This record gives sequence, C-alpha cells and structure tokens, in this order.
Amino acid sequence: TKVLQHGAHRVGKRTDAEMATWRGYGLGQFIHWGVYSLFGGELNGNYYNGAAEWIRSWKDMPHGVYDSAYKQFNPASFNATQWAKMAKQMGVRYVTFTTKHHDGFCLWPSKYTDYTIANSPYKKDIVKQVVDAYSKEGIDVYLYFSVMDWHNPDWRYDLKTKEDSAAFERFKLFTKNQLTELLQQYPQTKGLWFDGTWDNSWKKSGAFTDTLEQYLKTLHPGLIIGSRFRADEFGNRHVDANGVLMGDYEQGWERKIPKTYADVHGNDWDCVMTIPENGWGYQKKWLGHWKSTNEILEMTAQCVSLGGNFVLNFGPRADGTFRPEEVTIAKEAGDWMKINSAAIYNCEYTGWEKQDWGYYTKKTGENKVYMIVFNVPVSGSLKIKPAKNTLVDKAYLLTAPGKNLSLEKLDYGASFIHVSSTGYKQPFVIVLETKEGS
Ligand SMILES: C#C[C@@H]1N[C@@H](C)[C@@H](O)[C@H]1O
Repeated sequence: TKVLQHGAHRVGKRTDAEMATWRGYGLGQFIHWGVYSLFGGELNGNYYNGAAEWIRSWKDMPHGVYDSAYKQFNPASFNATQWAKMAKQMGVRYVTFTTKHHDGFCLWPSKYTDYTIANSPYKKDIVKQVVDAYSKEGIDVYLYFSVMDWHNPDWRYDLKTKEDSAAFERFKLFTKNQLTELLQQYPQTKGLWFDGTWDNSWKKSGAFTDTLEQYLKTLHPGLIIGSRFRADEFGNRHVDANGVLMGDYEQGWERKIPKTYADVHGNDWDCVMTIPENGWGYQKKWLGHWKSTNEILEMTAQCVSLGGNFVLNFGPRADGTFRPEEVTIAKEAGDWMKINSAAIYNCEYTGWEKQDWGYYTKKTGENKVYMIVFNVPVSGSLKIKPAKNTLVDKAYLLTAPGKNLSLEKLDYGASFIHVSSTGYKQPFVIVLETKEGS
C-alpha cells in the first residue's frame, strides 16, 4: 500500500450513532427542483433527449434564455409541508434536496452570488422551508450540492494555465463559503450529497477536498458525506490509490444496483434512482419506460437485502406540484410500507443463499429473517437455505403471525415453504424465526 496524505482516513464503516441511523433508513427520497423545472426538458416544442436538469447544456438552448429564466421562477403552489407529508406517507426516512444543481442557481439566499431564489419573483428561502417541513415530519434532511457550477465565471473544467489556477482558487473559496452558510443556516442538516465532482479541476484538488471535508465535519460534527466528494493526491475518486473508500458510504450507485454482496466491498452504500429511465428534474414527457410501484418496491428490497438503502427521485414541476404518477407511486409504496416496513427499516444483509422468489433481510440482533417474496413459482414451493448453524423454528406471513406455514425439510439443509401458487397482486413478507443449531 502507498502512504497517502489525502487518501481515506478510515478503513471500514463508521461506527457512530449518526451513521447507524443512516444505515437503517432503508428508503429515502431525492428531490430535484430548480430553474430547469421551468423547461421540463422542452424548448419551443422541441424535446431535449438528455436528462431534463441538464437542458442548459443542450445545443438548442441559448444560455441567455436559460440564465434569465429564473425571473419566471415563482412556485405559487409550493407547499413544503405537503411535500413532507407525502414523503412521510410514503415511508421515506431521509430526503436529499437540491440546494444548487450544475446550473448554479441557489434555492437559498446565498450571500456569495446574486443567482439565487432571493432575486426571483418568489424571493423566499426554499431550502429553509424544505429543511423545516421535513424535519418536522421526522424525516432527516441531506443537502445536494453541485460543485460544478456553470454560472460561476471562476468554474474550470481543467487547470491548464496560471489564469485557470487563479480563477479556481477563487472558486474553491466560493464553494467553501457556500457550504459554510448552508451548514450554519440549516443546522438540522444531517449530511451533504455532492455531485459535479468528476472534472480534472476537482480531481487535481485532492488536498483541498480533504481539508475541506475535515473542515465541514469539524463545523458540523456527525456530518455524513459520501464518496463522490473527495479525490486523493493522485486524482482517484471514490476509492483512493490503495482501493480504500474515501467517504462515509459508497455514493457511486446512481441508477444502478449492485448484483451481489461482493459488489459493495463491505461499505455502506445507497442507490439513487429515477422513476423514468433517466432524468432527475421535471420532464414534461417521460420518454421510455417508467417504473411501477412493484418495480420500485423490488429495488428497495434488493438494496436493503444487500446492506444498502434505496432513494427514489421525484422531480416536481416549476409550480411546486408533483405529477400524478409520482403521487400515485408515493401512495402505493407507502401503503405497502405501512404493512411491511419491518422487513425494510433497520434491516441488513443476511448472508443466506439468494433464491429466485425474492430477497432476505434481517434486523441486527433479532432471531428473525424476513423473506420479501416477489416471484412465487408455479409449484408454490419457496426454497430456503439458511446460513450455516442456523435453524428455522417456524415460518409465518408477517400479516398472519399466528398461522404457521408448512416447512418441508429437504437435503443439504434446505427446506420448502409451500404457499398458494397464484393470486398475488403485490410482494408479501414471510417471517422465519431462527435459532442457532445445525
Ligand atoms: C450526471 C448527473 C447528475 N447526478 C444525478 C444525481 C442528477 O443530479 C444528475 O443531473
């Protein structure tokens, strides 16, 4: 291993209470909202075929048109309490909210730029309303912050000249100042979700990213920052030159889910996911496939079964309303969570051999394993193969604890649980009570 000045400062998971809370969330919400929401991926009847929040980078979008659009940003229907209540009903336990996306528009009245909500017709501090409303509902708030800032003239993609470096020094101070004001003005914030950190300018600033992260954590003890923030002194991101994660959790699972436990390398992690195939900000047209509630529940179960959390993105319209599909998904997912969240909240990887019917989860220190069943075979026989030295005492539906299901022992320590082979409209949970033994 190399001796690194600005590599990971910790090997393995954080062991403090704040990170234990994060580890147990299970289900979260992401919200992308900003000037890009005014366009919804469309300009003059033409649709941008990229992610809607990147529309400023579209060749058909004149920068002047985009950069003056904030003068129309006036979300008359915005009601942070309604947003938070919808999220509460869905059963999410943390939310990540865009304070500033790549376009540089600040949804809080930053002192360090005029390109903020304070200078829009709406004027009021949106970040504060969101932080207060979600915190009031008992949902922890994390603030999304894009380092890359297309609006700031000192932003650089790379540092090639002395002028680049002088500009980027100003930009790094601007970034530190904005992050300081976010943590000081919104102290309920539990963490920062960084984005826009992939360019050479940032990769060449490893020492700065290390110092800045330590500064932020001193300013805000317990702060949680993922692996998308830092670079080591060789420009490595997420993992340093020794392959050790630089961050409190692996933050690379964007629109993808690990296939096996080996893929997560023993780290904490979460997956952030869009409902349509791509696109985080409001899109007038959802192009291609968009996910059903059952698909979203399966992704949630899959993430929790591999020791992570699942975070679903919502892209409100510029007026502050959600599209009907998003409202329906939040309601349906919430209805399922109301009955089955025991198998999601504070649950983790079991180490049991994965079976085709679905996913195992378990709570730390509980002699129970949860089976979240998505695919009942035509035989109606669900095979289970407990981990070594684990016996299954009994099995029952989470919704019918008094009625044991039949367990038929097979060879090699496996068993069948026989259930009806038809009639399921949504996933269901079977509880296995376990004990040590062989
Ligand atoms: C690329 C990219 C960004 N990362 C996602 C979380 C969205 O913010 C998208 O614009």
